[in-house]
Amino acid sequence: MKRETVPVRKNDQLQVTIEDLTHEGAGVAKVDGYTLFVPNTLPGELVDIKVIKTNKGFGFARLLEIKKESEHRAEPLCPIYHQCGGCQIQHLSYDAQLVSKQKQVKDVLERIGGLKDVTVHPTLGMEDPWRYRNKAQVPVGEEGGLVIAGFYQKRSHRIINMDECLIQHEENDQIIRVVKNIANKYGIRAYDEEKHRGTLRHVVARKGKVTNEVMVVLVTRGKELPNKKNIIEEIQAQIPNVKSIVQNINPKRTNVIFGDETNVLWGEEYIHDYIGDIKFAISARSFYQVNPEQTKVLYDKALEYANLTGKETVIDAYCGIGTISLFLAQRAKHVYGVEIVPDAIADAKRNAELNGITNVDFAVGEAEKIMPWWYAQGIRADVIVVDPPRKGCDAELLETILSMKPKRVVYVSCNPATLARDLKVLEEGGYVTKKVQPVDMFPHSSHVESVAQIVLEEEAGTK
Ligand SMILES: C[S@@+](CC[C@H](N)C(=O)[O-])C[C@H]1O[C@@H](n2cnc3c(N)ncnc32)[C@H](O)[C@@H]1O
Repeated sequence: MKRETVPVRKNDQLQVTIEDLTHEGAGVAKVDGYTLFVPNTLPGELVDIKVIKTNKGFGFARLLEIKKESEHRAEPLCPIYHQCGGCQIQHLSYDAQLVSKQKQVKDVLERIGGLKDVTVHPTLGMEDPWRYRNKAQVPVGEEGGLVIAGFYQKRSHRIINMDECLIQHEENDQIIRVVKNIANKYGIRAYDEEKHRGTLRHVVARKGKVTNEVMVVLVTRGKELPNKKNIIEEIQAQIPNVKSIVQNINPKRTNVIFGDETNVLWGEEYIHDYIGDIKFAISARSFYQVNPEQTKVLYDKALEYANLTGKETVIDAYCGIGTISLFLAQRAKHVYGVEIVPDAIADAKRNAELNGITNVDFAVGEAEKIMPWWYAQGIRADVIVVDPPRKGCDAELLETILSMKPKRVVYVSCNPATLARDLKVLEEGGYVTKKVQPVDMFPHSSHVESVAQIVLEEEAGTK
């Protein structure tokens, strides 16, 4: 039997050329066919590295010095980029990020899905790829007797104080600073996760970018919040557009941010925002897309790929709060949405009502169980839209699609690898993938979202 040998050892220093970028944003080098992952490097760069860990099939190395720099290397704008870990590819110019995401989707579709000829369009990016996030949630700690808030240092639970995050809306940064100052002024102690003592665990800030409404959530260990009245007055005075101040109580020893109990301290339970013409009510714990501008780009593309005339019955599987369903409902005869989280379906129904949209039905349950049940009830979809979590579609759900035989399937994916795996199943079942459009929902991170149009073989000649 052939023995696999690892050609490098821990602490070896060597010079390599970076050949590729992983989907997590690390450079890839090969030494005698052995793969080394080197963070903070870019394809084409000649670099000196030090090996820090070797496994059987691959290893990790640290960058020592760049000998020849990539023309696409950019100076990260964020001063804490290397400590934070929230962004992975700020050191790559934005144009090159978009090209790299397109290549990543194309490569994975070929490698995992065997889809050699499918058209993968250039990634749709943002004109201004900074300050795009509408929600911040930061842990609170103490340093030198003062309350701090920021992010966990990479691979640790040590909180690094942060004044601003350049992918975050400025106003959310402002809210975090204001709450820190108020906590220090009124002696509110930060939660200490080791001793399970103290009060303030997290601050969550949410902003409706179109409506300009703001929500401040204080996550505390217990019900008690000393100086509540002063805290409310100070937040109102310093954040004039605040519409909602909420306390969430999380008494558990856990990394999960929210507890089960949420109380409005002042103002409304919800703030509102729009994606396109559709209005959404957002509560402290509601899911809502963090980059609504690019969500509109993604869902417009999904709508274009659904190619609706107003006569179609559409199923939106994994529908969440019904964002895509409500988009589709404007152009379809009827939309059925299914989602596993009951609170999300409650939000979906509320949002349908808020917008006066009546041609939608939402069901709570596993899409792979509800869809065969709908099928048995005689419901036939002309178009099926799926937007599954990272693990992709359940096999049973793909089988139901193949039995229902919709004319078109629109697949919205946050993981090109599972997209490729599922497209292969659909292609083997008589469908053709016509086109795939990557959309950059999270600039400077390695995430890539795509939407694919898949049509029945006999429909493949049509739009
Ligand atoms: C990528 S999100 C889709 C978001 C949605 N398009 C929206 O705009 O809110 C995936 C959703 O699938 C849901 N989900 C996960 N497994 C599911 C299953 N087996 N059946 C139905 N929904 C599921 C998750 O709760 C999550 O809301």
